[in-house]
Amino acid sequence: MLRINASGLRLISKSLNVQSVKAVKNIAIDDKDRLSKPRSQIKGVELLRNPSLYKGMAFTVEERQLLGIHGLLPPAVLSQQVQCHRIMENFRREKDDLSRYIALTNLQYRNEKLFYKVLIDNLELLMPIVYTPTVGLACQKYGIAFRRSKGLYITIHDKGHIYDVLCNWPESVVKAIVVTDGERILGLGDLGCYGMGIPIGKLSLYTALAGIYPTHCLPIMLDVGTNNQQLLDDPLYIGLRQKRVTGKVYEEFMDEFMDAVVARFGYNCLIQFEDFASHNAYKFLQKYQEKYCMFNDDIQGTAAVALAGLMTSLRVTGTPLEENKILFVGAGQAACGIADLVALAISRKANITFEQACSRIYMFDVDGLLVEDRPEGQLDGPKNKYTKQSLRPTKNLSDAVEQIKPTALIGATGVGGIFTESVIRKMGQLNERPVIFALSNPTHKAECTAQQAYEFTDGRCLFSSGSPFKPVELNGKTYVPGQGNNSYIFPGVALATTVFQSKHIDEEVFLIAARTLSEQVSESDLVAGQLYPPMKQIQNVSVKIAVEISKYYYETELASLYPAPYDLESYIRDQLYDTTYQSYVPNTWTWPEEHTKPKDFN
Ligand SMILES: NC(=O)C1=CN([C@@H]2O[C@H](COP(=O)(O)OP(=O)(O)OC[C@H]3O[C@@H](n4cnc5c(N)ncnc54)[C@H](OP(=O)(O)O)[C@@H]3O)[C@@H](O)[C@H]2O)C=CC1
Ligand SMILES: CC(=O)C(=O)O
Ligand SMILES: [Mg+2]
Repeated sequence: MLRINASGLRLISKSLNVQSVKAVKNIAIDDKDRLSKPRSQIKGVELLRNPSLYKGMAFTVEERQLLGIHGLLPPAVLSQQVQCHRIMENFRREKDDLSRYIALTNLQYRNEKLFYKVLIDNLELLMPIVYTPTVGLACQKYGIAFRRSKGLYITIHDKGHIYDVLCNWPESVVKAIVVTDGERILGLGDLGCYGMGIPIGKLSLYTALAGIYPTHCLPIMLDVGTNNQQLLDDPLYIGLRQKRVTGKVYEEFMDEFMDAVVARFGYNCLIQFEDFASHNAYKFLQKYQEKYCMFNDDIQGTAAVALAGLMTSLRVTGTPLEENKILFVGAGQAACGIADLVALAISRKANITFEQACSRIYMFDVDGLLVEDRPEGQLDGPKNKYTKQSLRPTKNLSDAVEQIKPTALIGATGVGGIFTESVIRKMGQLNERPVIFALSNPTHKAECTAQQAYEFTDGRCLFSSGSPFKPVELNGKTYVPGQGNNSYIFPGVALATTVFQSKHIDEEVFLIAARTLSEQVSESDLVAGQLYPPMKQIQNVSVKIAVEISKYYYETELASLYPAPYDLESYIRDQLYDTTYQSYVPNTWTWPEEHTKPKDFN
């Protein structure tokens, strides 16, 4: 018998122009039909199709017998190590990064433990594929890259039935969601439903960088349409073929989504907002921050990683934070998020008001320097507080640098190459050790390359970028650029929040994360010019960040896990996902006498 759930029927009704929602409810499937089987009961070919249980040729002979998969795999039994070797051999044979992304995604959908083992063991090589920059390319080409659905797609037509759609997700324990509506994917603009690559990529890092179980993570695309005409005309487009729904209907949809998550997964299910357009990002953060367990990664995660980079750079420049002059290029969610956290840090450190701290921060947007006599409407929103009276208006960045004489230049524009040679050279003339961050993603949107930053400052700048750049050789010296990306922050924040079940995530959490991250940079990292710990230490860094945040959660009674563990760090470490395969053979199991174990098999 054909069975359709409520949201499915509503969608069909919509497309047929039938508005019979009453009928929809009558044939909605029972809740019990939606529940997935306990993992221990999954056997046979179903097991081979379950990525969180699948081990490929690493299933032992005993397991193959017990689980009813004997004969469904080639006879050899391979170790996970050999499997990793095969994956990497194949990876190296792929002809371009998009093919590498597709190969890794296929592995993730097939064998989750192997995917994470390979990713963690080869982080420096593979992170640029599953994350920025390649994930950006994959989102642009998602119609081609798409292989199999992962996560949930909730559309504006599901309004009124979002809880039902969430109930279709087979895992009942979901601790973290990354959600986007695809309107501002990296610096690539509105990619609509193709933006699903971002929540999937971010959650892959939850597991790889912070050991959060993949089964506890849920990527969600909220498809309210797209205003990207190229996508609407793309025959491979996977989303709703309509313009974005905005205004009251969109906001009601978002409110319903937040409540439905709480109803389905509990009030401390973490919801990470990702790559919403600036106006919505701020609006939802203000509206939901105190009501739900949520944060906005582009505003708050980015703020913490950039503040950490600044704090680290001060160890080289010797200038106290409050004595720096910081010029932001771009005045959107990333820039304002950073500026607000930096101002908070300055006000705390120098014991001055937040407003006084804002006077050290300058902004330059698409219409030039933020000065008071700009036309009405150009200074609205969170950037408004960084407007200055005493400066001359200019649309020329070099001129702005000349006027302000900043010690630090931070780009978050999504405009590749906006830090021209003359801008960078000027920073080098004004400062012995200029701080230059080109935070925009993916790589071709970076405000300058690492090579340009080091070359035009004779190797003196303290540089970091949102997407990775290779080390730069200059006059016999090697400079290792840091990756100023929120991926240093959100995994640790999510780890503390999910393990200790925090009710909310406030600004203090991001100050703690920034300080802890900066403290993880060793003197030898600094000598090489690195403002962040090396990528290979990142799991450890996430745990350290989580420990410090969890102390705060207990001090402020935000944690819900009581009694508090005596040793927070070892408690966290005990919760981490392990990529080694588990045995499916019960300890008590022995080969039946009539089927003694074949001698040739281990
Ligand atoms: N490294 C990291 O961890 C992160 C990096 N980012 C990156 O930051 C970039 C910006 O993201 P986000 O803040 O969300 O985007 P927004 O759209 O919110 O902000 C972009 C800002 O850049 C300004 N801008 C656009 N063109 C120019 C120009 N030619 N000159 C000066 N300013 C300009 C815009 O001006 P106006 O306001 O006038 O339109 C706006 O203020 C993206 O590339 C994103 O990938 C984002 C989050 C994290
Ligand atoms: C890194 C990130 O979150 C962004 O570029 O949007
Ligand atoms: Mg983002």
